[in-house]
Formats: sequence, C-alpha cells, structure tokens
Amino acid sequence: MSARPFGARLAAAMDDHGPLCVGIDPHASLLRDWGLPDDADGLRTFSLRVVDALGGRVAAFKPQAAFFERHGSRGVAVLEEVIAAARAAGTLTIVDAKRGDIGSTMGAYAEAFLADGSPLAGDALTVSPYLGFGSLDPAVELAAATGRGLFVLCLTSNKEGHEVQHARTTDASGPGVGDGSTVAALMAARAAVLNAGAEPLGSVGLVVGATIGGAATATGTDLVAVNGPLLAPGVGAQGAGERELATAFGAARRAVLASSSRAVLAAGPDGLVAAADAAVSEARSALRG
Ligand SMILES: O=C(O)c1cc(=O)[nH]c(=O)n1[C@@H]1O[C@H](COP(=O)(O)O)[C@@H](O)[C@H]1O
Repeated sequence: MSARPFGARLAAAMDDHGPLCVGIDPHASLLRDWGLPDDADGLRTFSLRVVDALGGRVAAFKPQAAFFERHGSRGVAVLEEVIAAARAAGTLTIVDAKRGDIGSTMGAYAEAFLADGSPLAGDALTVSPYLGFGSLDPAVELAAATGRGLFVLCLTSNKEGHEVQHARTTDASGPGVGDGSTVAALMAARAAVLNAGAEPLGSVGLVVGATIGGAATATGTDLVAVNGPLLAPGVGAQGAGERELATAFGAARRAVLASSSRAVLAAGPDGLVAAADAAVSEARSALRG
C-alpha cells in the first residue's frame, strides 16, 4: 500500500480535518428513517451517500462490518465498494470488524483485512486482544509491512467491558507492567512497545471509549506512553461530549480520534455535512483546544 505508515497518515489527516471519525453503521432503523429498504440496495445507497457527502471532509470513516454482514454476501460486497469509494475520496478507512483468533487463523483475517489488493482492506482494522496480545502477531506484522494500522480494544465503551479489562493479571510482564497490573494496562503497554520511537504517532492504536470516565487512571493504563492513536467511540449516541472526552483522556488527548456514528447519521442525507461539521468542531475544541 503506502510506504508512509498509517500513524503518520492519520496524524496528518487529523491535523487537516480535525480529530473526528464518522462511523458508517447502517442500522435497520436508520435505513428506514432515510426512506430506504432494509436490504443490500438500501445499504449501498445509504453508505455511498455518506462517503459522497463526507469524503475529504473528515479524518476517517469507520464502517462497522456487522451491519454489512447482516445482509450476507451482497452486504459484504457493499462493504468492499464502500472501502474503495472512501479510498477514491482520499479519506482513511478503519474497518471495524473487531477480529481476534488464534495466531494461524489470525493470519487469514490479516490477509483479508490488511493485505495489499484485498477488497476488504482499508487503512486500519479494529482487533480484539482477548486471546492474548501475542495472538495478534500476524496482523501486527502484515499491518507494518503494508503501511496499515490496528486499533486494539483496550477500555471499551460498554459497561460489561470492566469484568475483563479491569481484571488484574497474575503473570504480566513488560515495560511498566508486572504482576497485578490490570488487563487494560497490559494491552496498552504491549502497544507502547510496538510504537516505540515512531513519530509523530505509531500505527498500533488502542480503542478507548469516550464514555470511560476515570477508568484509564483507575486501571493504571498509561495512554500517553502508548504513542499511538486512540480511537474514542461513544461520542454522541452513547452520551459522550466535550466534557467526557477531556475527562477520559487528559494529557493523552492530542492522540485521540473521536468517533461518532448514529449521532451524525441520524441527521439524514441532507443534514450529514452540518452534523459532521458540528461534531468536528466539538472534537477539535475538546481535544485540540
Ligand atoms: O471499536 C469500536 O469502534 C467500538 C468500541 C467500543 O468500545 N465501543 C463502540 O461503540 N465501538 C463501535 O463504535 C460504534 C458506535 O456507534 P454509535 O454509538 O452509533 O456512535 C459502533 O460501531 C461500535 O461497535
């Protein structure tokens, strides 16, 4: 793909367009509200309208694979088309598929989402490290080789994430972590090792929900040391705004890419640009002010 690593490309896109990612989550209810059928044709019209309206205006798109997969193979073909359209519009795409499996299977997921020439490869992929961070190695290696990025789930925006992410480990090791560190802190420390020395940002980011309040401090998760982008879903529909972003990220806020799906998409095809512009201003003032 590009010889320029994802972290550098994302940092430049955030400087140019503001630190906002628009999630493309074509819920059945949104298709209905837009006057579209809940089928692959409606999905295609909806998603390409979003790319058409906002391509070149925001730092990144994040199509949520689940809403494409629920329409079967035709839906997956639409996801491929959306990724290609975003690329043509010059906007970075984070494919939100949250993949994670044993290493050999992870290799196949990596080829699907991170290999040059794969129709499902965007610029970055969300991945789950809960089979062990090392299980992600095939994705880490292929992303590095092709100039793509990863966003590793760390402190998610849902309330159920605590039971895993805040749990304390008994055999953690690595810089800044040891026995008794939380799982979230361990994941962040692993990403920090991969991003060491990268400028202006590494390409192995974390997912840290904008709704987490003081959880980074409470879990001992050092978000500044990660030296990678921090994808922050939860803005808008899940209740996070400027104050929540500031509380959740503090000194790490310059690395944050706020992400909003329903709150922008609910503005309908005609209100998309205004809603995205408002979300960009809010993200800028919370994270770059
Ligand atoms: O990885 C994600 O993007 C993600 C992680 C997380 O902790 N919470 C979270 O909401 N997300 C995704 O972000 C999007 C949130 O959508 P809205 O709540 O409509 O803005 C969905 O696609 C979620 O799957």
